[in-house]
Amino acid sequence: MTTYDLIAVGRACIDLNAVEYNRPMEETETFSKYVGGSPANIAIGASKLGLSCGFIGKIPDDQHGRFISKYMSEIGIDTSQMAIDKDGHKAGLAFTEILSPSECSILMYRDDVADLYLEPSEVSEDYIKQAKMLVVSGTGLAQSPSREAVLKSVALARKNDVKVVFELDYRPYTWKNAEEVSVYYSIVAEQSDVVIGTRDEFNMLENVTEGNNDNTVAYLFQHEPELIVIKHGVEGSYAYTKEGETFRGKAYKSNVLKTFGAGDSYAAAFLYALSKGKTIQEALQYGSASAAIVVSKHSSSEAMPTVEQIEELMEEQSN
Ligand SMILES: Nc1ncnc2c1ncn2[C@@H]1O[C@H](COP(=O)(O)OP(=O)(O)O)[C@@H](O)[C@H]1O
Ligand SMILES: O=C(O)C[C@@H](O)[C@H](O)C(=O)COP(=O)(O)O
Repeated sequence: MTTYDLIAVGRACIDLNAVEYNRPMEETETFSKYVGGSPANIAIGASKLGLSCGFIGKIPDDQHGRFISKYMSEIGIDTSQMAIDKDGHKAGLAFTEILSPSECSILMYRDDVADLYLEPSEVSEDYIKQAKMLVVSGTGLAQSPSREAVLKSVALARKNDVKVVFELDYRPYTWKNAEEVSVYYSIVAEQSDVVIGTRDEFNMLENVTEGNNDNTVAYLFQHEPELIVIKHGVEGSYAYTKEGETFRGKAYKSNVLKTFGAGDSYAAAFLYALSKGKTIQEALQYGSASAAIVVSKHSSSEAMPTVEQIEELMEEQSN
């Protein structure tokens, strides 16, 4: 029996977004707090679109942990499998700097963060088998024991016919070196049904400096993946199927405030559209429209749009 359209595994953290725009972080005095972390953002986005979502992760036993858990459960996400860290590990923090609409950066505090202490024993087969799809974020592979917990969740999903979606979500902060990224990314990508990432993230997966989409899909289609999505920022995105089809998703025009949040909102709406039986072309449009909305707003999680907002934008810019 499936209870969840989507279960995400990985980090649920805190974003502290600069309230003062167009200013370097050195001079920023005020930050707004939101729930963050790519897989949490994806679950929040998908839940706002009406999918039933669960989350597997680990949060601290403190004010930040309780804020994350309360926010996610109020959005409608099942948080029963978010383990509470009992060893004093803290929430990951991401401070953002909005220098201009196209020049944004993120300063991450990720030493000894609770999410990377998720244990394999905290991943339940009974829970995973209730999902239609498991969304795995690459950052969860950066360190043990989270690495083994993620590998276990992928194995359990495959055993129980749950589709595995791998969001590459590469963040340099907690990785030792590029070789290690490529080793673990390849293991999971080769076993996933759907792989989503930016061109740069696929370069990390393949351990190349300048890869190209043809080589990427030729490699991954030798393995499990049926669908590969490669994002190229404002230039749009491509989806490739194992049957040899290629689809292009154009970015929508947006009154851009900041660049971050695009990838997570894109993934949430793309997966929503696929799970509602829309075509791959439509799913690309849902993802792109959702991202165009989020880049025009201040946060990544709180700004996730509704289906109506996405469809309204698609309609407005249909020509
Ligand atoms: N400035 C922008 N304006 C409108 N849409 C954007 C913009 N930047 C990104 N997007 C949309 O978000 C998608 C994902 O963005 P991208 O930057 O490739 O991913 P990530 O945020 O993961 O680095 C793009 O394919 C595009 O549709
Ligand atoms: O993923 C994180 O830990 C930080 C995010 O919460 C932050 O909002 C962000 O960087 C989202 O960016 P995206 O990957 O472009 O969606």
